[in-house]
Amino acid sequence: MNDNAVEAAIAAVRADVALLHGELVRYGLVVWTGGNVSGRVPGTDYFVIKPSGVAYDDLTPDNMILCTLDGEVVPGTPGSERSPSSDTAAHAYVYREMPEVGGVVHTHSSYAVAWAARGEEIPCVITGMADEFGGPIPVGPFAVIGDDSIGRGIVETLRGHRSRAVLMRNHGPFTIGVTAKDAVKAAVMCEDAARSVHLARQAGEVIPIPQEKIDALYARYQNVYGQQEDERR
Ligand SMILES: O=C(CO)[C@@H](O)[C@H](O)COP(=O)(O)O
Repeated sequence: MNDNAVEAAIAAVRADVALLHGELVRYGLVVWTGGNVSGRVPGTDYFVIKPSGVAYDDLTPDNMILCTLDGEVVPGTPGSERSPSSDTAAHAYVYREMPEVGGVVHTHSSYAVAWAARGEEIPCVITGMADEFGGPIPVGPFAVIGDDSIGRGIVETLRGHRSRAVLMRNHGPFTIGVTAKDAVKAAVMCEDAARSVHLARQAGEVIPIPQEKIDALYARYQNVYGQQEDERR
């Protein structure tokens, strides 16, 4: 891509990622400054992520932070005077290891965090999970924040897995998507599933869905549901 095209692509992802942070608030997936969204800049070795610890109300395209796939801030770019998200190394690791991933999201949404605190995967007992995740939502290993440990846990759990969400043990959900919006959708649907299955289990035994039905539901939802122009994985 020529320089103008790269600049335009970066500006588009900055605007998209800044706007998508508002969706985490709208769906009640974060409190205070918890959580983060990033988006890969297509056709480049860059991604955009939020600044660490900045209030959601104050996030704008210009204070998003442009990073290399090594997780380094690109100096002299808008927002580069601030520190990037605490999870930048994790997001960068996912982008390096999973080239099909265009967006990464992390939240502390309550019901998903409760499953993560127990280190228990969410069983696929509702058709909405079969549609969206094609099976259970798995648990990833306990990993401390700050280096690529969390990223390694995300990749080792989700590589080859249908789910776009992973519950990092004792921490919370991380999701991936073909775009940042797709990853935000996975975070919204992960919390919805975590809540519904939690409530069901409180009232009694949940009923597994036969694998062939899960497969059929997943295939229909991924390939038929919605409009033909919708993003497809
Ligand atoms: O999980 C943690 C802290 O334990 C972080 O992911 C926060 O939830 C968001 O941190 P920033 O993106 O604002 O640095």
